[in-house]
Amino acid sequence: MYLGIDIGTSGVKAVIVAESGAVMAAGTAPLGVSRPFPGWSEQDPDHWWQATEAAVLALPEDLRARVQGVGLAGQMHGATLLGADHRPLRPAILWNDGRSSDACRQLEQRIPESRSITGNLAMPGFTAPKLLWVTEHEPEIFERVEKILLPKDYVRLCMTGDMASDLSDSAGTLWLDVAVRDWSEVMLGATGLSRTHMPPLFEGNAVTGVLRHEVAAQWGMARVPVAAGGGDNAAGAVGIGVVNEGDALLSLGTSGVIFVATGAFRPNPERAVHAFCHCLPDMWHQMSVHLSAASCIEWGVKATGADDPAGFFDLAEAGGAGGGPEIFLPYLSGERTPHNDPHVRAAVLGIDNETDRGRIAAAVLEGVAFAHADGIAVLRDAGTEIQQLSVIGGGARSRYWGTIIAAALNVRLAYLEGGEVGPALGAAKLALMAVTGASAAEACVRPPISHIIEPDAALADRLAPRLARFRAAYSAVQSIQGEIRDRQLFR
Ligand SMILES: Nc1ncnc2c1ncn2[C@@H]1O[C@H](COP(=O)(O)OP(=O)(O)O)[C@@H](O)[C@H]1O
Ligand SMILES: O=C(CO)[C@@H](O)[C@H](O)COP(=O)(O)O
Repeated sequence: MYLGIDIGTSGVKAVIVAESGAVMAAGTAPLGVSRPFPGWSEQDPDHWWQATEAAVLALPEDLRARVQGVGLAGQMHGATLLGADHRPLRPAILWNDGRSSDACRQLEQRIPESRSITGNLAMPGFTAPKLLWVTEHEPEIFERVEKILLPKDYVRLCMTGDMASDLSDSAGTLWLDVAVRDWSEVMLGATGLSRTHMPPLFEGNAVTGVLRHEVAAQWGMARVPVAAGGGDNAAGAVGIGVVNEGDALLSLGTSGVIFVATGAFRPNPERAVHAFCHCLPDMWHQMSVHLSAASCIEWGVKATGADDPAGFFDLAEAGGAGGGPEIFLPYLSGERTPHNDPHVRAAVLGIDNETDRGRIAAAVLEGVAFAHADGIAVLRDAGTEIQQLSVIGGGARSRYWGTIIAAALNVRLAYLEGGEVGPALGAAKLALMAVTGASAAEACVRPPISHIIEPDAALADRLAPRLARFRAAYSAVQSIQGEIRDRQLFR
């Protein structure tokens, strides 16, 4: 048995997975996000650890006792700043935090070759620009920074006492030379840092340490090895067998992601396509990243008074996609692909006398689908073929949402067993590979397909003109929301 742990934004997921790849048990513990100023997004690293312990202890004791290895996955990009005592110096600044846009411009001015080294635009949410922000706004903190870790790697430190990271997650810092799969001294130097501030790097299927004695005793486990693991999207890809050139997935977590595995480093930064290492050796990936997917569901639950996400989906289905005049722009935290715009905010346009909760809910599902249609368009424009997406993340629980997304993107969606906890499943498979030496072909077998959604041509016809309005609405809204930049993003 192998334990996979995913430090998601909305909560920690822990799963126990058999050698066959079957999920035997799952435990979760929720996490909150703190937004002390508009545009900011932070979590207390110690809450990750407390939630990890709670999620693991929710798993059956007899299965925990049989665990032979642990793997980690987690939300990417979060800056966890540690002092000399290896304790956090401030709350972690998360992947959907928009405060560092000026720092992004400075970084690209300082290092004109930044895009070719990192394969990516400097975007707020990535780790390096956050450190430039800290240098300018919290110099007393910056002076005390000894190490910088990503979220899952802070949890690793608590679990094992070791500092280590994997290449898929580290690629999202903007400090990595992504083609070479090593830290870039140039990018580190541009933010006043050096290799000594970074943990050593491992491939995702390598062992980085073993469980600390006290942790093993508390969890009722032996002192088993811990694998490097991966950023949540790459680990999710391993979980559902997206490990060969051209395999693709759709992640519907707090963020939404279209992820395509590539056998070579294929950067395409101009329209905010992400190009990172995979968490398997000699593999990379491209992604379109949408900052608000299931977070729009959470907002929609609050805004409509639905009981919970399931109730919100029921409301949306009653409202009917493609029916009313409403258009929802899902930019609650700004957007990455294709706009790289941390300042735009969400909007509901086209409200009329007939607009009710159901029609708002339907527009929300449709708006998130349209954001992904923008993402798949830039991936396809750059020559990436995508006919099928395997779905992972909490949003994989709604088949109704899937019908809208399949039609808006003109793509087949495949739902696989264990997809809802894909990153944790992948983390467990990386642990299995690290412990047994199994190859990706042996360990990353695609789980059984539980459901397929083909694009519905009639719905696609109804959605096409609405997608055109959605795109026009972004341009209009973006042009009148400029003041947000000055008013909100900085203290
Ligand atoms: N029945 C459901 N149908 C669709 N989405 C759901 C359902 N239940 C929960 N969710 C959504 O799943 C999200 C959590 O997904 P998850 O992949 O765990 O996110 P993260 O990894 O960012 O924490 C919640 O924010 C919630 O909106
Ligand atoms: O920023 C990105 C990827 O670049 C996000 O995908 C984060 O990794 C958060 O993931 P979830 O919590 O939504 O799974």
